[in-house]
Amino acid sequence: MDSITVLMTSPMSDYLETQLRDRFNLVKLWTYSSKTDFFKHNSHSIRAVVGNTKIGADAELIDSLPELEIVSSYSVGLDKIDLRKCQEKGIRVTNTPDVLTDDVADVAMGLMLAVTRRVCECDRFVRRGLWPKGNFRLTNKFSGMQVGIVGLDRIGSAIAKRAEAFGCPISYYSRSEKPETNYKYFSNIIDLAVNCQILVVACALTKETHHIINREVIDALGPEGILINIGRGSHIDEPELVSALLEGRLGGAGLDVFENEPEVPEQLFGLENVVLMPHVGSDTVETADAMADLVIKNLEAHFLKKPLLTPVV
Ligand SMILES: O=CC(=O)O
Repeated sequence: MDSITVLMTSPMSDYLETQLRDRFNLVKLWTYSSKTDFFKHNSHSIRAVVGNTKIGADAELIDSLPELEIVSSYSVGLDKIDLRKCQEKGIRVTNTPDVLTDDVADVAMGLMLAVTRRVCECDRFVRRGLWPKGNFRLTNKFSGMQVGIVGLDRIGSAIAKRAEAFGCPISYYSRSEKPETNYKYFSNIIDLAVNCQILVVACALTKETHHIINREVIDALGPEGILINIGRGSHIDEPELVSALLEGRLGGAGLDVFENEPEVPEQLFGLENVVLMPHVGSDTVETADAMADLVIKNLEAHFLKKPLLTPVV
């Protein structure tokens, strides 16, 4: 397959890069000095794009690659891909579901525990040599807290399962009720926020879920409530979140994702009730390799005219 040109849009994993280079003619977008330079040399040869959560395949990229047949995303999220355009042009799209579910759900649990039990603040307390001067103050019990989940698909369900093991009553909001679970369903996200202590955002980012966490939801969660986001930054109206935290209208937050990554609002840096992570939910060695393998297998299946493993379009 080394006559097939595949574009990687940004650095992802060394393993993926090596695997792609071994099989295809690999072109790396970030090695070009400008878009013009890149398009001048590659527009008519690229048949596949491997994108990720930073750079996927937007309308401009798709329209500039007339030979494009498939976008194989190194992510489960599809928000950086113009799916409608792919559909219109008959371009196939795949992603990496399932293999990263456990890791992302684990991070959600880590954030819940870190915020309620102040794990990062405790760490700073010890490192700063404050312990000999007095004990750390009491924190809040996580086990048994009411956990509300926004989006009960693969990742949301994995979070629910884990939180259940901590004795947490689970409720959720999603487009439709899931009759296969016993969790309490709310058809309105405000009602969910009013009725839980920790609200976890675990849905896909779409036009409908953009800023699904707005001022009203934050205020419904309230000054004792905790917001966890392992979805996408744009699920939350970030300036509203920052002012709620600064004004004490929200109890705390655990965030793995931000609206303008890698930029994080500096006002959050001084808040001890906030735990910040650099969008690493699925970033383990094991899962990175599994995601890379899935990207490669989808590309190979496509070019061998076999069924795709994880088709989206
Ligand atoms: O955020 C991670 C992903 O979409 O895979």
